[in-house]
Amino acid sequence: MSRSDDSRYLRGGPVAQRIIAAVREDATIATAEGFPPKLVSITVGDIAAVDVYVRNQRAKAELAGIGFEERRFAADITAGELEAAIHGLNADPRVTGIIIQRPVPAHIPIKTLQAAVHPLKDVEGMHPASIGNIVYNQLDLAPCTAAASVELLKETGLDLKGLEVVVVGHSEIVGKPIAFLLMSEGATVTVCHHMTRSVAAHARRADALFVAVGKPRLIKADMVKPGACVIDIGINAEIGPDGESRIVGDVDTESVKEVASWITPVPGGVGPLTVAILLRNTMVALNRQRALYRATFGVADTLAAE
Ligand SMILES: NC(=O)C1=CN([C@@H]2O[C@H](COP(=O)(O)OP(=O)(O)OC[C@H]3O[C@@H](n4cnc5c(N)ncnc54)[C@H](OP(=O)(O)O)[C@@H]3O)[C@@H](O)[C@H]2O)C=CC1
Ligand SMILES: Nc1nc(=O)c2c([nH]1)NC[C@@H]1CN(c3ccc(C(=O)N[C@@H](CCC(=O)O)C(=O)O)cc3)C=[N+]21
Repeated sequence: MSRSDDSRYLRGGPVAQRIIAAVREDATIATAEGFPPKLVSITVGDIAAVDVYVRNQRAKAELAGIGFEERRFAADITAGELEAAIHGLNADPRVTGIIIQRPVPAHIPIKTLQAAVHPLKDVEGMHPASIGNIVYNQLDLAPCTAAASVELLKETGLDLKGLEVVVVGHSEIVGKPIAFLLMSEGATVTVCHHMTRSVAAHARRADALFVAVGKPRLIKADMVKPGACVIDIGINAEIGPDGESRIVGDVDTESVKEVASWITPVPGGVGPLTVAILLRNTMVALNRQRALYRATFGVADTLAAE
């Protein structure tokens, strides 16, 4: 069966298109009202998975009517210089969203950078004050990949209440937020990581299996429950049989799709939806900034009109 007509593939593209169309409407109105959204991406060094992401951010931001600028820094930049650059973006009213691409070189403390982004411009929800929201079930701006992964599970129509879900990988940007989002939806969540005694034993019990590790073909068919939904979040660059560079996930898709009822392809699964949700988050952040303007200056406007 060819990829395009295999209904087991849970594709991100159609959902992403719907979201981007809605974002475009919001962005057009905001721009007409004098609040043009503008996203700035900060990249430090050269990482293949980041390059793919930034390329797609630029393309989809343009489609959505959101300004986009990439600031690229050399891998030997100091943490202080980066923080200063972020403070500059915080203070610039033309910049309405900031995303720091991960990973950053080992000498840069990523948490310090994420905490330097003003929470109102934090379009990924990675500031400590923002990430706490998902613990409190406030889900309107969540880390993009986690939100994209959960949204694709919902596309299956499965009832998340009481669903047995296993998440493999517990990074703060993907695995942990997925677990919190799913708990908010009523799922029963098990989180595995490199110290888990048998990932396979847990994975085989899952009605829905999320994999975010960064290891090609980590999940094989014998680790998947028949009929399960498998969400493959990995984005790994490798050289294919034709000698060309290609992107593969963390799941051995060819074998797993014979066992699973749904599987997200890589490319074409979680990735495109992640980009769309980043743009949606950019509008959520912009609207919060507008609310602050209204709260601060709105009364004076009324007085001036009297
Ligand atoms: N599609 C998308 O939109 C996105 C894709 N990605 C991709 O997802 C993957 C994961 O990204 P990210 O979470 O940032 O990566 P990290 O490297 O930060 O985290 C990887 C996680 O996998 C765990 N792990 C490592 N080895 C094993 C193992 N053998 N069995 C079980 N768990 C293991 C690690 O556990 P421990 O910490 O205990 O070692 C860690 O929690 C990458 O391929 C990345 O490119 C990332 C973001 C967005
Ligand atoms: N702070 C931060 N947040 C992230 O979410 C983050 C990050 N850093 N660093 C890098 C990884 C990787 N990542 C991707 C997202 C989308 C695609 C994507 O659009 N993929 C498409 C296109 C593939 C292609 O064009 O070849 C697809 O899978 O179909 C890829 C990779 C986000 N990440």
